[in-house]
Amino acid sequence: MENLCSGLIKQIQAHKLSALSAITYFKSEMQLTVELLAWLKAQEMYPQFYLNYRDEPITIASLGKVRLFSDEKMAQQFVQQQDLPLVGGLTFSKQAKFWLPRLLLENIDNILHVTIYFDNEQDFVTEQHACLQAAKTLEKFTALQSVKQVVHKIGQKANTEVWTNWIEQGLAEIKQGHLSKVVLANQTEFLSNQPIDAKDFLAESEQQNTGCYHFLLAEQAECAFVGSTPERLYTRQGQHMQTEALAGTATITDNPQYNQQQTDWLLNDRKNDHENRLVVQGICENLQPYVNHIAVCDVEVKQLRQVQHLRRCIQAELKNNVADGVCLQTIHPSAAVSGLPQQSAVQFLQKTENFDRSWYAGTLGIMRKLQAEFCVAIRSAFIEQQGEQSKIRIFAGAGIVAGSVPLLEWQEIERKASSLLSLLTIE
Ligand SMILES: C=C(O[C@@H]1C=C(C(=O)O)C=C[C@H]1O)C(=O)O
Ligand SMILES: [Mg+2]
Repeated sequence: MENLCSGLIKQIQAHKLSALSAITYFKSEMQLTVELLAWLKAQEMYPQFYLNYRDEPITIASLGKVRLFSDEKMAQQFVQQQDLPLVGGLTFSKQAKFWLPRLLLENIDNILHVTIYFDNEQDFVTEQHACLQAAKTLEKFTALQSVKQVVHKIGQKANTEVWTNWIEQGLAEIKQGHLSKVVLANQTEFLSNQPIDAKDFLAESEQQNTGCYHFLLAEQAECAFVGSTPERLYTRQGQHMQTEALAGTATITDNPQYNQQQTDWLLNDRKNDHENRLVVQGICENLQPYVNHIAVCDVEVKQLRQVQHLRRCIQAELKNNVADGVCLQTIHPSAAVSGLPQQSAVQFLQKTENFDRSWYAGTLGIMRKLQAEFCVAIRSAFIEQQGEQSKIRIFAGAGIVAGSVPLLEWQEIERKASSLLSLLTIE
């Protein structure tokens, strides 16, 4: 690590102002396994971003920002022109936030790649100082600790009565033919007796919630958005894109026999199949104008720690000029987290749910010229520091279709919330 750090410092010090490119970068790599969450835990530079991929041995973490984009089309243009990566995403309500980090760490197959970005269009001395500071962060790690904090519930946006009422309103819209699906969610708040470190919490979740993407976004010290999601928004390699419809839920317990019964039931249940097919339909319809070819794979079951889901993978060949700006706009928010038709579903949620989803059910990921990876930020929570305590707001939602039963949907969101909640002790 020391070599890596001093190597980067030498590169930064040798850098002369360049009029040739807007951004200069300094790169170094080493065969090394590092705990990126332990590194992030030691840092005071923001924003902080972290993504541990679901299907590949890739984890990325970043600190700071050099350039910021609040429009995904501008972000895409920058990525294509500069051939540089941007991290970030879109909130549920499609507010884009993408940035070129000051420092990007990528763990790919146990090789650590470090890149520091220098903005040639900013004050030279300030940039040089910021880059040197960034290099020095590689010297600092703080050991991760297990989360033992006790929490107690302080509130929820919907109790079972309110929830039932929301669902009945949704079912009425479905019956009248205004909607075919709407994904309602709840927010539950907890307070801890001692501060909970978001990185410790996410590290614990990585251990327990396998088969997921693990993400963290902290724009400042006091608040972090974290989660472990089973759902991919899409991945892109050049013009080849893979997305998926993940919807339809059954229970998982520690009884393998019962789990198998649930799997069999899930694969044959008409309501859950309908829930899933509506997501396929929404994604395919929206992508149609932008693809040369699109194919839907057979249904499969994705098993997690508390729940199992129906999944249909979707492969598409994007038209030549189509890139991430369009992909994000057309897929997000999919019918897995909003509903169908998309606009009416989102409007219904805005007037029904009594809270702001913010990053919950938004999308987070990384955009590059030839590659992109975005997850759907569900099974997520905000962790806010309030003196010696932490407030945790956990979100969970369920797709409502004809035939949905309010209390069963309630049990479904409780199970989904427990993927994060079970990491803590509830008093
Ligand atoms: C909305 C959430 O999950 C979504 C809803 C599902 C369902 O209703 O069956 C399944 C997976 C996700 O698409 C959530 O976890 O908050
Ligand atoms: Mg469901």
